[in-house]
Amino acid sequence: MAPFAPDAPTKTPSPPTLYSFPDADDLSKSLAAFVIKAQNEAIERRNKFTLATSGGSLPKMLAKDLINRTDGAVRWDKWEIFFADERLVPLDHEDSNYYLCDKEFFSKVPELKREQIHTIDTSLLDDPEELSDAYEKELVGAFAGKESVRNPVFDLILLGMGPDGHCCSLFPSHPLLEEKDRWVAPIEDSPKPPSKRITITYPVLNHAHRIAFVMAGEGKQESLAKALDQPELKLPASRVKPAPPGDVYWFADDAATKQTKYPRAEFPKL
Ligand SMILES: O=C1O[C@H](COP(=O)(O)O)[C@@H](O)[C@H](O)[C@H]1O
Repeated sequence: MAPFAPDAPTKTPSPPTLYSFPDADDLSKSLAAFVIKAQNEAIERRNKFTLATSGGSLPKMLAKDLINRTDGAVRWDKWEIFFADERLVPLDHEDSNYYLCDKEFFSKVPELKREQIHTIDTSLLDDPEELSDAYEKELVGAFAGKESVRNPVFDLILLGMGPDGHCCSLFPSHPLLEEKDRWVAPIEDSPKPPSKRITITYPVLNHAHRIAFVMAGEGKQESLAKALDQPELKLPASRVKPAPPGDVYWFADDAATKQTKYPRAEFPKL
């Protein structure tokens, strides 16, 4: 597989795959197996694993099983971690996605070194444009090889979804939904506080190898049903359609999938 996907997707994206698990514990177990599979394939391809993660309810579900794997299946030294979105606050602020991920996940994995985790440059908090450009350069640094980089191809991007259908910090009806060039963009009018954030954009999302939405609980029922059953609403989450061979998966518990009529797939034995 070529390291970088072409600019304009030529094939139709595959429909999303929905996995529904009896509870959040089962979900976390399967998610860990899925992440390890993505990791192994990435290491095979390029000897590293590039992951972008979100904040919100996701880090806890992601960490639950992964951090307890003692069988050597998780090759922590190969991980390179970015944020799908970040709030423009200091890294020790409780609104920071890094802070949350560190509390729930990174701090519990001593093998993970700080330099493997790409955080925002907090010296630029007063200048969202510049901070966003600096974060984009972090991505360029990680993805640029000998070839020119048209779009970064993450091995895996993990996303949550808010009740309004937002993912990353891409909110319904926001002009950033139309961003075609920047990989990372600032947003200063986020409807969900804090208002100032940065987010990766669709050019990045839609070139990833794999995207997994992760969510649990009744609170996600309505938005999940809208995102999967009514793509015509074009919610930010429904617009995530990576170019082939990229794929989108939804990991949810039965409480979250109660309303959707979208067909469930059986989670494979990994
Ligand atoms: O503001 C944000 O919200 C979304 C969804 O959060 P959740 O708590 O409903 O899971 C999250 O994915 C994103 O990273 C965060 O900045």
